[in-house]
Amino acid sequence: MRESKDLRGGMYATGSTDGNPLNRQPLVAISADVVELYKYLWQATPLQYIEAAVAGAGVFPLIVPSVGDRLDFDQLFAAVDGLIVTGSGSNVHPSLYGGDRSQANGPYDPARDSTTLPLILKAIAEGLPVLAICRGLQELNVALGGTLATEIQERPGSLDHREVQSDNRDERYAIHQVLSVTPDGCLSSVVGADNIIVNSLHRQAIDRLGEGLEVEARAEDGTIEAVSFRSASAFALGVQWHPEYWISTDEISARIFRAFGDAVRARAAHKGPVAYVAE
Ligand SMILES: N[C@@H](CCC(=O)NCCCC(=O)O)C(=O)O
Repeated sequence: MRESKDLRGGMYATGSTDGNPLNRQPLVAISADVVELYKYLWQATPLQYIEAAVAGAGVFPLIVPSVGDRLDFDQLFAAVDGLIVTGSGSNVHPSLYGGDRSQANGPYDPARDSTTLPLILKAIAEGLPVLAICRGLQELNVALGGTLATEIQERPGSLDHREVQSDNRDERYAIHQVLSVTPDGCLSSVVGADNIIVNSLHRQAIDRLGEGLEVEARAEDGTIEAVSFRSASAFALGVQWHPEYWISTDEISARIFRAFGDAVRARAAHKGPVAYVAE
């Protein structure tokens, strides 16, 4: 394992190659948002997910632009061995699950929805390891026919799952929420604990569970905080919190990304060695 320094200053033991060309960092597709920066639109993925993929999972993230069915997904899936669907400040469009389309439930990113939902379904169908985070878990659920509840903090008896209002990102991503982990499930086998403590930055959550999904963790108010597609032929885990943020200091976060990376490497190895052309 090589030591490497990320762009945020953390030191990591990378899961990357041992120099053997047949053990290169497997390629993993990662979602992108359409966002405005410097007064024009970008396809962008937050740095924290890229860093966690490289240093925590030991994979090579390839940002997939949110351009919907103009992408040849077969071409992509011939090249990658996993999929990461990231969090985002935008919400899945309610029209995709029969929800309230008001602007109050925004902001929206329809270009991302039109890309991630088919991408998730194809990844599961093809047995690609999937790690879906926050909005990604919500997209996983909607892609499988589930629904979302909005402004969950307003529900009677609900905790407030939103982040604290602060300019300090470490404070926004503070680890404080206790979850109970479903015994003998995918998450339980990864984290090796009945209870975990995580961060929380969301105002929506799973309402009706999508087809084939199983609950892997719940918050103290019953909110679904993790799901898996257990019949998937590979690792297919969605988490409502953000393990990518504290990957260099939080063991639970590190275990999730390491398990995902191991599943990706297992698929890559099963596909056979990468064609290596000597210089
Ligand atoms: N918008 C959805 C999903 C929440 C989510 O992915 N949050 C990421 C926040 C990123 C940041 O602000 O740093 C919801 O609110 O449920």
